[in-house]
Amino acid sequence: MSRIWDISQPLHTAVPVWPGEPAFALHSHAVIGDGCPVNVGGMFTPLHAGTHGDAPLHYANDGASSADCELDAYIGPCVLLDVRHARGRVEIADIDWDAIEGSERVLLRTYECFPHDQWDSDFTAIASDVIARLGAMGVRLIGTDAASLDPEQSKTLDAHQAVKAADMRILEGLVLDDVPPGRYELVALPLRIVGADASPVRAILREIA
Ligand SMILES: Nc1ccccc1C(=O)C[C@H](N)C(=O)O
Ligand SMILES: [Zn+2]
Ligand SMILES: [Zn+2]
Repeated sequence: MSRIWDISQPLHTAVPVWPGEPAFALHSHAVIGDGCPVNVGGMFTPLHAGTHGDAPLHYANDGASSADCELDAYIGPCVLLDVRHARGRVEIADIDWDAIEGSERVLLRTYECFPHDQWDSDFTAIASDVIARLGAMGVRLIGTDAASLDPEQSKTLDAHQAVKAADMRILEGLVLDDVPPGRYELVALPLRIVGADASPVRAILREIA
């Protein structure tokens, strides 16, 4: 059996969310007891909390929603790169371009230690020319352990726009602390939520035999 790394954040009430967004919540609608044979819960989640995939609808009004996204970008071979040396933003010079050659999915590790307990406003963004170059190389999915490809305060979302131009897909909020850089099989499927601009994913990396 090949090893599986779970690279998803646990979803719970304290999962960090974008400033101003409501907290994730799990509700209990029924509990096992007299006359009730089951526990039944429900949940609320901001769509960009935790480990999630942005749908094209997030950055374009005519973009596909999570229900309409084709799934092939979210499953298949990928390469994980360590870019912890990047400062502020991942730039062209921070990337080992030879390591990416031929890979359709690229995940970038920016954190020394993923901030599970508080929102980090100073996460490491990705320069839009990095996205454009990945797109030109045939990369179809970019993933990061940061909360977003663009800086928290960005109003232009340049990296998201470069993703749109190259018709790539995005994973954000991955937990990559325990995974050595290298090549893996990625599985991270968005839920089929009609009209959603993003969706939680259960993201895993599988060791390639
Ligand atoms: N400004 C926000 C306010 C609330 C919720 C999300 C955002 C985002 O910007 C999301 C980010 N672009 C993302 O793709 O994760
Ligand atoms: Zn997002
Ligand atoms: Zn995003």
